[in-house]
Amino acid sequence: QLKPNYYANICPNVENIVRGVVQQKVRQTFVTIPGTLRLFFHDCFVQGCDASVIIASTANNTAEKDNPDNLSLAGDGFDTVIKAKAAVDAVPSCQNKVSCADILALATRDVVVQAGGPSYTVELGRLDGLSSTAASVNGKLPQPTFNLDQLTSLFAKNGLTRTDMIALSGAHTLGFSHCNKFSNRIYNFSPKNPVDPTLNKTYAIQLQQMCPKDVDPRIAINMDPTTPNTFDNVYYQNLQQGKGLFTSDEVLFTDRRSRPIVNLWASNSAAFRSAFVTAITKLGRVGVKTGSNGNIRRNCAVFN
Ligand code: HEM
Ligand SMILES: [Ca+2]
Ligand SMILES: [Ca+2]
Repeated sequence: QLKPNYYANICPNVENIVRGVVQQKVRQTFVTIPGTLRLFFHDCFVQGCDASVIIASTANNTAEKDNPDNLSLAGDGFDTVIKAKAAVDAVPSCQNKVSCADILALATRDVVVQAGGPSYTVELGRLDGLSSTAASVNGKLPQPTFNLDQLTSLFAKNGLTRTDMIALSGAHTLGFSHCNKFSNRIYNFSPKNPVDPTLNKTYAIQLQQMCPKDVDPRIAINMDPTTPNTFDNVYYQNLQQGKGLFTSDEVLFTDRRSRPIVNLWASNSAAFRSAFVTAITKLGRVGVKTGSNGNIRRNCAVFN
């Protein structure tokens, strides 16, 4: 059972320590923000929110982070957790008392706030997981080609509603994507339509210019073409204009079942922020480990 004041007697300053590290890292590199937010999502959807995604591969084990779906996770997300853990462990009373999973949950809240998003209370008390394999990731993460039913059913497996899914997709108001993740929409989309007809025509041409057919695979572009560095509801306004980058983004507007919520949040920022807080709090409860199912890792990247 998670609770907000879990560390009140053990490490009362943990929230300030994590926030300080996050703020310093964000000053060094902006990617800290989207990198950490996405890392939390990819952690929670595979074996629950247990920092399993942070484990490094060894000679005997290929870990989650080396599954193809995780190879594009930005290194700065991992680095944020490692640095915050070091700062927490530098305080004697806190040493080896705070889980990497909780540090990631706190850092995620802090990066959302740093980008101008809503603040919220983080529930704490997760333990770190005892396994991490690349194979366990298969089928657990959504693909950018997913339709509404595929998205809804994958989120439902994690106890999240369609509304939660639409709210969490709003995380694509920040951050970057590599060209190969959406190239199917701008080149040879279908025999009838070389370009995905749900894509805004001007935006499609811009995407083709930023991502030519022979583009360097390391090139990444902003997912929110309007306010790429701000956590806001412009993501939903983009969808209304055909500027959702992935099929899984644009479908939230093209499918009549989810469109009313997109329209509501496009015009009502407070309603989106409140739905996002509800949804990310529920995300943080997915598959939480307690008792002998977990422990507190000394090094977030290595099992004890
Ligand atoms: C709804 C289904 C989702 C799909 C299909 C999806 C897919 C993707 C893909 C393909 C990328 C680009 C990765 C790259 O090329 O580097 C991406 C980036 C990102 N996603 Fe998602 N995602 C989904 C939901 C979420 C959720 C729920 C969150 C967090 C709450 C999230 C947060 C992010 C962030 C912040 C980035 C930018 C990462 C960076 O700049 O380093 N996504 N997502
Ligand atoms: Ca996990
Ligand atoms: Ca934005």
